[in-house]
Formats: sequence, structure tokens, C-alpha cells
Amino acid sequence: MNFFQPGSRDASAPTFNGSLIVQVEGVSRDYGSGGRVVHAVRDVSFTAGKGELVAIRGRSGAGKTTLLNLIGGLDRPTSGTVHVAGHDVTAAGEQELLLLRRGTIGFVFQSFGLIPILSAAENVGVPLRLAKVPPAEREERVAMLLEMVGLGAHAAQRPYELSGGQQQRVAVARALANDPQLLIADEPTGQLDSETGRSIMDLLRALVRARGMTALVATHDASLIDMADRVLMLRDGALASPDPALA
Ligand SMILES: Nc1ncnc2c1ncn2[C@@H]1O[C@H](COP(=O)(O)OP(=O)(O)OP(=O)(O)O)[C@@H](O)[C@H]1O
Repeated sequence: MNFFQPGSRDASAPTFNGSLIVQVEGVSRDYGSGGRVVHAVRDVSFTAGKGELVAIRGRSGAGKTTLLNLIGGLDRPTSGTVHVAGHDVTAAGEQELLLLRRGTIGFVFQSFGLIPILSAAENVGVPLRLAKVPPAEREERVAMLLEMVGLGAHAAQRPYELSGGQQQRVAVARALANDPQLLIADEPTGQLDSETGRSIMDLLRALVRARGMTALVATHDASLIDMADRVLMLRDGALASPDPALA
């Protein structure tokens, strides 16, 4: 499979309105109860199309992580609905969520989240093992994924033998292993210096373009947002201005 070629994924996979990959409708998430309720996300609605890179900005505590977790099925909203590639994430049972997180949605976190005792290649291979991809195909795809993120020569190194930027590249390769339709990245450059951070954003930008993938990237780094097709600003859990795509 050529990961730079759009259209290589399973043609039977459901799509939502053709090119609408993310649809968030009236989503709220409260934490706590009684007098100590935190309204982490308030009545957020937006859509993201196939091939779009949408940046989600906002200060610390604005609700970026909470919103991404709701879209990725890592958390459930208090109200509202989320669809990803035609799947109602908010109505999905645990088994369907597991499949969504393994196949349809890829995640990249600020902290990289690599398994320390595994090599770069083994880390990238983890989602392929879970998807029961046969060993020969797995090996081929891992090699291609590492090549794609510029780490073909570092396959055997463990995370502690790699720089922060290289570790995040491994994490990006791992997130793309099962050819997701949506990539969710929560502060992917948060632990990197500005130049390395920019190279990671460049990489995400190039992958989104080349593969027609959709990406939601939370960042409070203003210098990175010029890479986005669209910017959503969160303030105290609410969108600062309505999504023009819904107007
Ligand atoms: N599990 C939780 N229980 C209670 N409150 C929470 C929980 N998770 C988040 N919050 C609160 O929800 C609000 C939004 O937090 P969130 O982590 O989504 O913000 P953020 O924009 O991602 O911030 P940062 O940029 O610092 O990561 C904050 O007030 C936070 O304290």
C-alpha cells in the first residue's frame, strides 16, 4: 500500500456526506457536579472535510484536550453528538470505539507515548500487530512508514536513543500505521523547540496534503497556525466565533 496515494483505503468504509470526516454538533462536557461543575467544553459545533488541517487554538484550560478526547472517543460528551467518517462516536459501544481508535482515527500526543523497551520499528508495528497484519506485510509497511517520516535509518533505535523530534516522528508514523481517515494531534510540538516543532507541523501538513487525510491539531503556539487550512479558537470551552463552514 502506498501511503502517499489517497484512495488506497478500504472502499467499503463508510463516509459521511461524501467528504465530511468530522461533524461535531452542540457538544458540551461538564466535569464534577453540584456547585463545582466545570464546563470544559460548551456547545461546540464544527465540521472538518476530507484533506483539511484544522488547528484548534486556545489558552491553557480552554478545553482543547477535552474536545479532542470527545472527538476521538476517549471521553463521552454530557450532550451533543460527534460523527467521524460516518460513525456516531457518541453512540458507539466499547467494541466499536476500539475499532475506530485502531483503524479510523490516529492519535499523536504531546508526550509521544512510545513504548521505551521497543525499537522505533517495533513501536510503529504495534497497531499493525493489533490489526493482525501478517508479519511480512507488517515489516514492509513499518519500513515504508519510517521512511515516510524520514527515519528509515533509525529503525532499530529505542526511544531514549532518539531526539524529541525523532520520537515524535515515530509517533506520527505509528498513528498512520492503519491508514486512518482522521489524525488527532494534541499539542504535538509542545515538548519540542520551535524549529523542531515546525518540522513536525511541516510533516503533518505534507501528509494531510498527500494522503487526503483530515487532521485536527490542538496548539497554543501561534507561530504554527499558518500551516492550518482553518483555525478554531476556543475560549472557556466555547468557540470564539462560529465555524463559517456551518454558516
Ligand atoms: N477530568 C477532569 N476533571 C475535572 N476537570 C477537568 C478534567 N479534565 C479537564 N478539566 C478541566 O476542564 C477545563 C479544560 O481542560 P483541557 O485540558 O481540555 O484544556 P486545554 O485547553 O487542553 O489546556 P492545556 O493547553 O493546558 O492542555 C480545565 O478547566 C480543566 O481544569
